Amino acid sequence: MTTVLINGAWEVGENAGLPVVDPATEREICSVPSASEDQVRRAVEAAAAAQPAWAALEPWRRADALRAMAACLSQNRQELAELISAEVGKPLRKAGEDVDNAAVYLDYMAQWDRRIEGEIVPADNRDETILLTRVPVGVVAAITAWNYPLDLFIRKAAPALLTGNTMVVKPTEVTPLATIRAIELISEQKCVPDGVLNLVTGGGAVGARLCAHPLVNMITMTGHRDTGKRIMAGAAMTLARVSLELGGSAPAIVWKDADLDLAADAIAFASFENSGQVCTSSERILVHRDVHDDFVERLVERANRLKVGGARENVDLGPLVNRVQFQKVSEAIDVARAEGGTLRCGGHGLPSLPATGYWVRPTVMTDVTPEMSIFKDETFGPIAPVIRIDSFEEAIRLANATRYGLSAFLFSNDYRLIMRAQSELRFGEIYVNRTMGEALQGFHNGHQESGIGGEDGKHGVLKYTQIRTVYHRYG
Ligand SMILES: NC(=O)c1ccc[n+]([C@@H]2O[C@H](COP(=O)([O-])OP(=O)(O)OC[C@H]3O[C@@H](n4cnc5c(N)ncnc54)[C@H](O)[C@@H]3O)[C@@H](O)[C@H]2O)c1
Repeated sequence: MTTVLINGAWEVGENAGLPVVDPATEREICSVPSASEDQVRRAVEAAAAAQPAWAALEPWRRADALRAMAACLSQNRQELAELISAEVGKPLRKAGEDVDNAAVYLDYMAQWDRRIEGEIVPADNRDETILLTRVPVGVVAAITAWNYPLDLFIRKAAPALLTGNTMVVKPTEVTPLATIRAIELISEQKCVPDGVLNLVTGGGAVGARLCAHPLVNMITMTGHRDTGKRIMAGAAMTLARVSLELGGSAPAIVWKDADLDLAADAIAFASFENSGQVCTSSERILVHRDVHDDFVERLVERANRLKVGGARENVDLGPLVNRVQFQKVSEAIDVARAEGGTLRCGGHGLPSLPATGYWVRPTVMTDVTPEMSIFKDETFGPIAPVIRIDSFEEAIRLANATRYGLSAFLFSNDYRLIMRAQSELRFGEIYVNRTMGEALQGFHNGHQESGIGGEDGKHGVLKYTQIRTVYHRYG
């Protein structure tokens, strides 16, 4: 199996393979060989060699390359969706949406070709202009997580390539197949010149080797907070810039005047979609005492309505991605119950769930307190822990009682409280009276320990550029 792409040529990874497992059946789909140290080195060198010519192309030509990549994904939608569905365990319908989103993302980023602007600033000397222009960063290492594998790869590749950078991608070892196949299709169709987009496969050790290469100018990574910290510590040695999209533990405040049906719909989606394996998932539901019981009833009703099952069935949710994740989420539920939480619906190991596979039903837990582990840690599973609150001050205080800072939700119609929350919640993304889901033109960025940098929109493009100042004396 060739899974390493260096300068347009496919190679077999020289090190031992890592298994990719179907989480619905626990069966191994295949084993993906890891790139050796030498292969990682050559991939970075290929990206560095290809970068000047790629950057010298007119921006509209690079935009055309992105559009060709989009077409490539769309034309192979079914095949890519099946791979995503098999490796992540998500329903085929949703995996198809992931492919569509990736293609739309490429099209959106292609539109930035004529929009990246420089500046002219007044000079101190006569007959001189000062130009601030934007140039590429150089070689970008892209490291992805497993929950939306294709989208996370494209979210990095589209703006990086558009702005004249070249790239070495190291997809997650848990769900690498759709990314490998997408890059294979892109290279077969010659969407970009050789060396512009390179691929190395493997686990964290391969990622670490890639990040440490001195020719890597920027590392863009999506993953766990602890991995982000390790990458950042390593980057101190090469001074590569970093963009880290890390975890979250989003609070969702349901105030007493909220539209409870709207809040229950929104939170059911934000807590359970992709089996809770979304960085913006609502993981701490802070509900005003007056509406607590009413809200919980509505949330439980929605949780019970969700169908869990295999990719080809007409279901809403699949299994969790792997055994590690399954054990972590199952333990979070068990510990929360032992600490005094009340299981209102869902759970793991239920008779209604298949005996093999990593199944957890959408779970609502009440009587949760800020002292419990489920309040403190990112669970990344289909669990909605509900905490009773008495005042808006308490809601804000508990919402902010985390080192994460990715997303937060508020359900209320009180204008003053909404404005207060917008200024007092310490998160990069705040959803008011709606569920999660970012716009292409927004900026998905984690505050505090949820990351550095961010993706999408103008700011997500510009981070792949650096400013060059030209003092031009013409007198
Ligand atoms: N903020 C976001 O946009 C966003 C989106 C999706 C997922 N996430 C977060 O990702 C996490 C789940 O993903 P995961 O389990 O794949 O994360 P992870 O940190 O375990 O792995 C992410 C990637 O980092 C690589 N890696 C591991 N150690 C490395 C090292 N020392 N150097 C370089 N690379 C290394 C892995 O091989 C993988 O490709 C959750 O915390 C989730 O919240 C964040």
